[in-house]
Order: sequence, then C-alpha cells, then structure tokens
Amino acid sequence: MSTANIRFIGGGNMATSLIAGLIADGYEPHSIQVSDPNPERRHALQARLGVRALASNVEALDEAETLVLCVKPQMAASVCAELAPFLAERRPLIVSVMAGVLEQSIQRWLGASLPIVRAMPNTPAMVQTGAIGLHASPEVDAEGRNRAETILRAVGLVRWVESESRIDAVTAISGSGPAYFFLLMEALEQAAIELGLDTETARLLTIQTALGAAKMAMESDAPPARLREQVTSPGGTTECALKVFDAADLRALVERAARAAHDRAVELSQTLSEAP
Ligand SMILES: NC(=O)C1=CN([C@@H]2O[C@H](COP(=O)(O)OP(=O)(O)OC[C@H]3O[C@@H](n4cnc5c(N)ncnc54)[C@H](O)[C@@H]3O)[C@@H](O)[C@H]2O)C=CC1
Ligand SMILES: O=C(O)[C@@H]1CCC=N1
Repeated sequence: MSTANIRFIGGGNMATSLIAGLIADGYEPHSIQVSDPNPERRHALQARLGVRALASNVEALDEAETLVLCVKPQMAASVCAELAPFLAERRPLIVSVMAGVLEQSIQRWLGASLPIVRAMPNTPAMVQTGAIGLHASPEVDAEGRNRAETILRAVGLVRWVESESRIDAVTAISGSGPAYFFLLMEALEQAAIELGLDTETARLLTIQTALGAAKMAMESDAPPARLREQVTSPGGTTECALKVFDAADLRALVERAARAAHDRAVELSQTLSEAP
C-alpha cells in the first residue's frame, strides 16, 4: 500500500490545513484531489496549493487509495450515502477527521464495513505542527494503520488512542485547542495595547512569547509547572499576575471548557448515530 492518491471530500479549513501540510512535506500536488461544492474554495485550493479541485464528490474519488472525509459532521450521512455505491468494491482506506462521528455510523451510512481510521487533527497541521489523535476500526489492517500514520505524521505529532471514545478527549484538547491558545493571544495582545504598546509590537511580542513557551515546554525535561516557577520571582511581577488568574480559578475554568467541548463531541456522536 502506498500513501499515494489521497482524495479529500470537503475542502474547507481542516482539509486546506492538511493538504498544505502534506505538500510542504513533499507530497506531489497531483497525487491529491479534493471535492467541494463551493467554487471559491475550489479556486483557492487550486490557486494556492496546486491540487485538482472538483465540484463532484464522486468524480473526486477517481483512483482513491485513501479517502479523507473533511465535511461538517452534520453533512456526514448524506455525503456517505452519495459515495456508498462507488466505495464498496474499491475499498479505499477511509480517514475521517469529523468530530463526533462514530466509525460505526460511517460504516452504516456507507452500507459496508470498510476500514475506517478516525483522525482528530488540528489546524496547525498547515505548518506541519499539528497534534493528531488516531483510532482504527477493527477492519483496518497493519498496512492501513501504517498508511494513515504516515500521512498524518507528515503534518504533525501522532498519538494512537486505544478506544474510540478517547477521540472525544483528543477533540477537546488538541482538536479545539488551538482556539484556546489563540484566545489567550488575543487577550494578551489587547492587554499589551492597553498598557501602551503599539499594535505591531503587541502582536509580535505576544506571538513570540507563545512560541518560546511552547518550544521550551517541548524541549525541556522539566514539566510546565517547573518552567512557570522559573519565571516567577518571589515578590515579583509574575506572582502578581498569577494571583489574579488563581483568584478567578483559571484551572477550573479551563477544565470546564475542555469538558464542554468533550461533552459536545459525545452529544454529536449520539445524535448522529441515530440519524437515518
Ligand atoms: N477546523 C478545525 O480546526 C477542525 C475541524 N475538524 C473537522 O473537520 C471537518 C471540517 O471542518 P472545517 O474544515 O473546519 O469546516 P469548513 O466549513 O471549513 O469545511 C467544510 C467544507 O465542506 C464543504 N462541503 C459542504 N457540503 C459538502 C458536500 N456535500 N460535499 C463535499 N463538501 C462539502 C464546504 O463547502 C466546506 O468548504 C469537521 O467535521 C470538523 O469536525 C477536525 C479537527 C479540527
Ligand atoms: O469546533 C469543532 O467542532 C471542530 C472540531 C475540533 C475543532 N474544530
């Protein structure tokens, strides 16, 4: 099995991030095809990334070895029903990045127990710094697991999870996670402006600080708590700021936010598994 001929159904934000990351890793644009009903999306994908973008999902399947489902969860049932007659014989490996869509639901809509890998990537895949959780249905053989892992590893760090339900936890942490960090960046940038820095300086210092903290956390043997302590001089400035976060119980707030994302993924799984 090769990783060649990857087909994407749905060419929105997540597909664009994955395709951009794959091309940056050396995948040939002509080995990738994508379908999307939105002509602007198709134009952007073709112009920016050089991949073939089609209006028809069925036409995009042409010579598919790996099929990546990148539509919104609410579109999953109708898209699978449309593709079903064209997949049963070919049996490509199906990779679904859809949040809250169960492997069994996809198989039911496709009318066949095709091999499904659920992947939960995030948009930093675009810059090959994605964080990706994977789970394989029992139909996926070693080659299929290897292929999915090879494709996703091209765009970031990959971790397999043992049970499918853990994909909902991955969704809440790394799938949605970039938005949490972007929110913090927005807030810090705004605070910098309030404190008198010009807009460009506020943005650059904020982004570089986030990058530096992430790089240090990744490269250091010390856990984040220790790295935080190294910044926090007794009686100094950081201590004052952290006291404000503690008073608002930031940790509990973060846990509640992650749980809300997780619970929404579970809710989607349940609702969509009951869809006809
Ligand atoms: N955006 C993110 O950070 C992440 C998204 N995901 C998952 O990726 C999937 C896509 O999300 P986004 O890319 O953010 O959404 P999006 O709205 O940017 O992209 C969805 C694309 O599907 C297209 N589409 C609509 N109907 C279609 C059809 N019948 N056939 C083919 N394409 C169709 C739309 O035109 C749109 O371009 C979702 O299931 C989401 O749960 C997973 C991880 C992270
Ligand atoms: O917000 C969402 O539902 C998708 C899944 C993870 C990130 N974006």
